[in-house]
Amino acid sequence: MTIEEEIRTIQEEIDKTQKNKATMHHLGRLKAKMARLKDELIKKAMSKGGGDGGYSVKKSGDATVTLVGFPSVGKSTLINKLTDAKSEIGAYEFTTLDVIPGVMEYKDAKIQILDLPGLVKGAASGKGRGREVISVIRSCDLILMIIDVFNYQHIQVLEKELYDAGIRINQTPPDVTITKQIKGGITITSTVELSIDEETIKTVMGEYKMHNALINIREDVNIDQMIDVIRGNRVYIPSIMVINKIDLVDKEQIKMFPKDSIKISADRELNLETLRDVVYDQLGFINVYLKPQGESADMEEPLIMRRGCTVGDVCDRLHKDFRRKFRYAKVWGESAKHAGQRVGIDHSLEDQDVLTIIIQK
Ligand SMILES: Nc1nc2c(ncn2[C@@H]2O[C@H](COP(=O)(O)OP(=O)(O)OP(=O)(O)O)[C@@H](O)[C@H]2O)c(=O)[nH]1
Ligand SMILES: [K+]
Ligand SMILES: [Mg+2]
Repeated sequence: MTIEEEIRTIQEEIDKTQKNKATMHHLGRLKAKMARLKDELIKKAMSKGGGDGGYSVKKSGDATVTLVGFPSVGKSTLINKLTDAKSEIGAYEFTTLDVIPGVMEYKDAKIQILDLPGLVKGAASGKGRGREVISVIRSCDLILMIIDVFNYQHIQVLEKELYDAGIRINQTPPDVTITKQIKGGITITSTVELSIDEETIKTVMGEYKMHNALINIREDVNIDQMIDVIRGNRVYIPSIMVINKIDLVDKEQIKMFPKDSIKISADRELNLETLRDVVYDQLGFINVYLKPQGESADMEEPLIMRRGCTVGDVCDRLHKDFRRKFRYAKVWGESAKHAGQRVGIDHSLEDQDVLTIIIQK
């Protein structure tokens, strides 16, 4: 049996298994097997890709947004309207074959947008230049899923391809930690009541040959989330659904799309201001002011950072050696317990904080 056939067989078995307490254990094992096979498929696809490998995209700006969608949904038309890019537009599929970067300057932020080749079914296992495209998506801060107004059903295919490539959209990482041990078997502690049982968790761990570990669970997770934690190579990225080409349908039809999707026409420039706003808000920018030691803070030019960022993230932004040379920092503002509090590299910053970083000379 090929890997694809094995996956299909397991999928069939999962589909025909009723989901209840008695089958949970069995399902857990099937799903773990499945996740392992898919990983193998991805590995194979990547090795087949050979030497020249992925796209080289240089990150720039305060955040990076990717345009993800089927061929000809209007990704290139959109990037040309939102940024300074001049990406080729065509009425035929796969007009865009490379990653085309552009910068959208909005309010005080510089947002990098990447136009990508179209994604199709099978992308996660290497179809088209699927793997290369997906590796670019994996490292972005926000995904815009571009959907053609006449092909809403594509959303399911896109979501599945991203899922299979280990990308979790609009999910937070499960609040579970696994610490490998040398011996002692599997010990599970949980601060909440769990809907999956310990046996199932142990079976899934066994599929990955993990027989000794401490598992600390602080959230009621399902089997799929548990597998995600065990695999460890998942990325969690927010996503916004964008319905394009609304100039081709009437108002009543536009109402059929999900409330939280943004309905636009890239070509006719309808609703692009709303889209810019939503992208900006979703990226959650904050301002951090730097104050050199013994001087006053530069309140003119804040650093544009993202919500939840740490002192370490600011170090990385300033200089590649700053994290290594970091001694301590002082912080004033919302995140400080008192003015000028001395903090470490993992301290989380808030909007409008003032920061002094002390490094080794
Ligand atoms: N009516 C209408 N047509 C549009 C709109 N946006 C894009 N198009 C057309 O859709 C076709 C495809 O546009 P592209 O921007 O090349 O689409 P793409 O997603 O970049 O396509 P690939 O690079 O091939 O994946 C072109 O003929 C565009 O003129 C829109 O808002 N309304
Ligand atoms: K096209
Ligand atoms: Mg294109």
